[in-house]
Amino acid sequence: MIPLSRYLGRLFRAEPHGSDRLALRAAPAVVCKPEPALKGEELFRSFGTGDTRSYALKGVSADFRPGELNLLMGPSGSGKSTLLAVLSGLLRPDAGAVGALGRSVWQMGEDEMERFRLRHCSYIFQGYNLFPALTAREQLEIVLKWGEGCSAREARDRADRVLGQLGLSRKAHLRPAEMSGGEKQRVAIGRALVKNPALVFADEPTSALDWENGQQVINLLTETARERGAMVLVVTHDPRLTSYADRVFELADGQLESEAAPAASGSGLPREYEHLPLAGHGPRVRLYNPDH
Ligand SMILES: Nc1ncnc2c1ncn2[C@@H]1O[C@H](COP(=O)(O)OP(=O)(O)OP(=O)(O)O)[C@@H](O)[C@H]1O
Repeated sequence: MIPLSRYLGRLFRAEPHGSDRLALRAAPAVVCKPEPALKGEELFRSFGTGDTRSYALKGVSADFRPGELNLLMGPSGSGKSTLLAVLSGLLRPDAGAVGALGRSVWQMGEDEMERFRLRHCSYIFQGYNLFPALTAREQLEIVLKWGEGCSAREARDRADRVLGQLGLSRKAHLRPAEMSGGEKQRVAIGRALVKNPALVFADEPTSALDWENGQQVINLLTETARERGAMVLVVTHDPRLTSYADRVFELADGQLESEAAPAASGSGLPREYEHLPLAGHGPRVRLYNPDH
């Protein structure tokens, strides 16, 4: 962030006019693109060994900016969940680098990584992953008490505020077994967003929901990006979500659709990938929604 005084100083440069007077002259406007909040560089990941080895990521590079909702789409098995896991610090790549909020994710030690994830990242998965014994309110409170050391009072206030925003105030006392699928997903999202994360990762967050509930979820994720400035990355098969997105990235067979072959882009290919045909095709970002 440039301090305001320096920014204004750049915009209006004082310069001598005549011998003893100063005049303000407007400098040419500078349009600043925000730095990426998340950056993947030449990411490779495979599973298994020998004949059963499958290559899930074959040199993927992409930048994701703060304040934007990004979708990651592509056919089943194209590597979407693997890419999300590698970018979010959950799965170590075979090769390549991930930068997040100016830090090099895969060079952190385990404890440092844990703290980084706790402080800055939130995850939303298909299966909700709620604690069966806790009420909706307690699912959110626990994140604040254990993650941020909030007092019981503050945790309750913040949990109730978020449950209210999710339309769940009257369900705060219910346990997961007593909630519908849509309610459980909204609680899971509330739990992810209550700590104001800078990076939000969601894997198929609407797949188990009808469109009414799905819309609520995508609206919340959109608000999280646009109003709170978070980088939100969502893996989805649902084409209805594209109209909400700032950018849509398409994966096909472990490569982003525009990806130049890593070998062609000049960086060394990991040896175990040398035999693969890694040709890029098409534009990388298939859709950019300029209205947002
Ligand atoms: N834990 C694993 N063990 C072995 N192979 C895996 C594992 N996870 C993913 N793969 C393989 O990696 C490839 C990419 O899988 P991934 O789950 O990332 O794809 P996807 O695009 O998210 O698929 P879907 O849309 O069906 O969820 C697939 O061929 C898959 O079989």
